[in-house]
Amino acid sequence: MCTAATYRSQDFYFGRTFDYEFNYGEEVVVTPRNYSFQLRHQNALTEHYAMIGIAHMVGDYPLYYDAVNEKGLGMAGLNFAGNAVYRKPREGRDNIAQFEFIPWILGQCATVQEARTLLAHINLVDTRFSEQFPTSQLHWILADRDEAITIEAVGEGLNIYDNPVGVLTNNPPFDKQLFRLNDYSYLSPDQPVNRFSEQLQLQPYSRGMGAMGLPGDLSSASRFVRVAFTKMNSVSGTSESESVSQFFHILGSVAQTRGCCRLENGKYEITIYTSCCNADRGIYYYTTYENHQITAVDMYRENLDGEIPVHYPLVQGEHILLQNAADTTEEKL
Ligand SMILES: C[C@H](CCC(=O)NCCS(=O)(=O)O)[C@H]1CC[C@H]2[C@@H]3[C@H](O)C[C@@H]4C[C@H](O)CC[C@]4(C)[C@H]3C[C@H](O)[C@]12C
Repeated sequence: MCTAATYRSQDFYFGRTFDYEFNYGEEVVVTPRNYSFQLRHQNALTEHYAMIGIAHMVGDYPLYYDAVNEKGLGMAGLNFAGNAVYRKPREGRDNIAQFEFIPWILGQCATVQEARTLLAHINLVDTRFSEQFPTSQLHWILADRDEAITIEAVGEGLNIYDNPVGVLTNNPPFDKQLFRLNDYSYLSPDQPVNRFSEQLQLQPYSRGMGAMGLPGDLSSASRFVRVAFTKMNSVSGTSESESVSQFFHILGSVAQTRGCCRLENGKYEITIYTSCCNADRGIYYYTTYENHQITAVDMYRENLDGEIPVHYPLVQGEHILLQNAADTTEEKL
């Protein structure tokens, strides 16, 4: 399971949790404008917008899971198992393999509105990157500071939904996720008033009772409601540190702890990384399951006119500040 979300304070933020039972050795990758993205069915993308995100590198080719480009447009792929349907290449269309979709859009579009034009011509195809990798069954959230959409390639074609909550999880399809929010319209950050019966003296006996009924389980449908409620009611200061901190709290509401989601193979799904990218400033912040210290990579500290992606392995291991250490140098615990 994974969850993606957008957030706006002074700047625009875009991020996700990456929940899975194993990792592919993903890294933070900055792809500069002149890296030549070789495409299977189209001409290579040679000059494009620079982007930063998390990808699995195969040689110098970044297989992006999520990224933000230099124009502040963000895109993330999340599992859509059993529902994603990709087609065979077709004459007269832009035939884009699933693993090329993020660079295809982020390389060329500055806004969601511009992406809508490209999406009208696209045919997402099932061409595999290599024998080593299965074709991932994904759906995507695409967002800028003004709007978000969800893109789902299904049996009947490409569905593009307006995403007014700026949130995406996994199954079921997005229209059903959104509709289910109707069931929770009574939830509130305020204390409830007694509407049960005038004949009874009912009173809140704890803070937070306005959100009683907010689903707490780890299913993607429940995470959708939970993160939507958390995000839509979120209040933060506008500084960078307040916004980033708040964003990690929003996604923290759906974090997966090892042991709580056991799979048939006996493994556990956990939140491998959580990201928050300041889309306006090109700074990609992340934490990992075992490293709660926020680490950042700033796209603008790289040569964005270069030709080769620059990649940074995720920093792992907790960094604990021993507050009463004998001297000011960091003492490892
Ligand atoms: C498994 C990841 C999605 C995580 C997620 O949504 N988990 C929820 C699981 S579930 O619903 O609860 O079952 C997806 C997101 C991006 C995917 C990767 C990217 O699409 C890039 C390449 C694409 C290649 O085709 C396959 C390898 C791969 C490197 C993909 C592996 C895997 O499918 C990833 C890493």
